[in-house]
Amino acid sequence: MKTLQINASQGAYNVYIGPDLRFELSKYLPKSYDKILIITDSQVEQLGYLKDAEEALQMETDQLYSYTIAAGEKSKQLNVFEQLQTYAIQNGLDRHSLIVALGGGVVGDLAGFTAATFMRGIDYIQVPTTILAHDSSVGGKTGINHPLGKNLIGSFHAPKAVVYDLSTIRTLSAVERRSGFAEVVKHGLIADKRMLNQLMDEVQALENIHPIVLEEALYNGIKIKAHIVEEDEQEKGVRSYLNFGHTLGHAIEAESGYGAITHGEAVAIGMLFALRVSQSYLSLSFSYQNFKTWLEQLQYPLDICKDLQISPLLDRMKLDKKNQKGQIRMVLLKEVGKPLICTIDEHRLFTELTSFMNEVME
Ligand SMILES: NC(=O)c1ccc[n+]([C@@H]2O[C@H](COP(=O)([O-])OP(=O)(O)OC[C@H]3O[C@@H](n4cnc5c(N)ncnc54)[C@H](O)[C@@H]3O)[C@@H](O)[C@H]2O)c1
Ligand SMILES: O=C(O)C(=O)C[C@@H](O)[C@H](O)[C@H](O)COP(=O)(O)O
Ligand SMILES: [Zn+2]
Repeated sequence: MKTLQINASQGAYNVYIGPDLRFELSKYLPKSYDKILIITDSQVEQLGYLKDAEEALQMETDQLYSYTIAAGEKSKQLNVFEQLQTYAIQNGLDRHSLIVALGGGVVGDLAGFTAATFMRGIDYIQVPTTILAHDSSVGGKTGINHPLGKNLIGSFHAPKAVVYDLSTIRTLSAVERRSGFAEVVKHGLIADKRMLNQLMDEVQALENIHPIVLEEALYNGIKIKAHIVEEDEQEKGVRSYLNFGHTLGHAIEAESGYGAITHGEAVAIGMLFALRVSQSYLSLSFSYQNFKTWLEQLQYPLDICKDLQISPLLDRMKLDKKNQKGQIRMVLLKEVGKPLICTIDEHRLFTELTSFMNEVME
């Protein structure tokens, strides 16, 4: 097992990474709790991970509760958030209770936001079960979607621990492996050229990616994220680099209807677009074409672009949280590993997006 410590303003917490950690969850709690609420989703429950977590936590408390939301992005919304608050109130959770977020990024963001707001904030731990959640479980961004835009309601609330059981990712579907892998690639693009090159050389199909290559990439990705969020917890500066590919990615997710395309797949398209804009704004020399060919080989659904209109996408991009004074700001790359945040003129963005969409559909 590997352990990383992350310094956050609400206190340092550990990220534990290794096989079968869900069976010994109680070992990783920072202290004891009278009441524990596990929040998970229907798919994770069906796979037996909820039962495993319950068995592991039973010795901690005789007041162990669980709540299962419907699997998928659509659950990351206000009325499910309200149901969770109601369940917590009805079962007498208090400021000394713990919430356990058992699942992918949807459960992590929603359960984290429930913990952040219940009685103005209680403890929670992240128990990620997807590749994507190597990203979402770290750094304390919690929240839910609004019909008008992704994650527009939320808060920063650091977990008390992250317990990443790598054995759980073996049951992920191909589409979810692809989604999560996009955030791994993002970490390489923004911070580690060697990691990116290694992934582009060694990963030709996501079904048979070598477990050692994947686990090393997940560990590196978490280290990159940890380093950035320690420096800038509340996204006043460098944390926005973690948003590479998300300006268009989030617009695609909202515009196509939450859940129609996975977060990571939308981010992959967003990263491709950001690379293209980086070429024209910052003369990035990294090959857009090689990256596009690689994404196609890994079966990222670039063709979803044919169902989307430019103007509504641009309107969504205008609601991005990175924007300032009504101007769209995107994370671009000067080189691989050298991101910057740039204000992009709206008319030029329209032109770039139009030619990108046309070219991607060819
Ligand atoms: N807070 C952050 O910093 C941050 C970072 C990145 C992404 N996110 C958010 O994370 C969400 C995406 O996360 P996600 O991709 O994990 O989605 P998800 O939580 O919806 O999980 C994807 C699917 O995989 C299933 N699943 C979970 N674990 C499984 C397992 N071990 N085996 C088989 N199936 C499993 C789930 O039931 C779901 O159907 C988005 O809402 C995104 O905005 C947040
Ligand atoms: O942790 C961050 O900061 C990120 O930007 C990581 C992203 O991968 C993640 O999707 C995050 O939820 C996006 O945040 P948002 O503030 O753009 O909603
Ligand atoms: Zn993301």
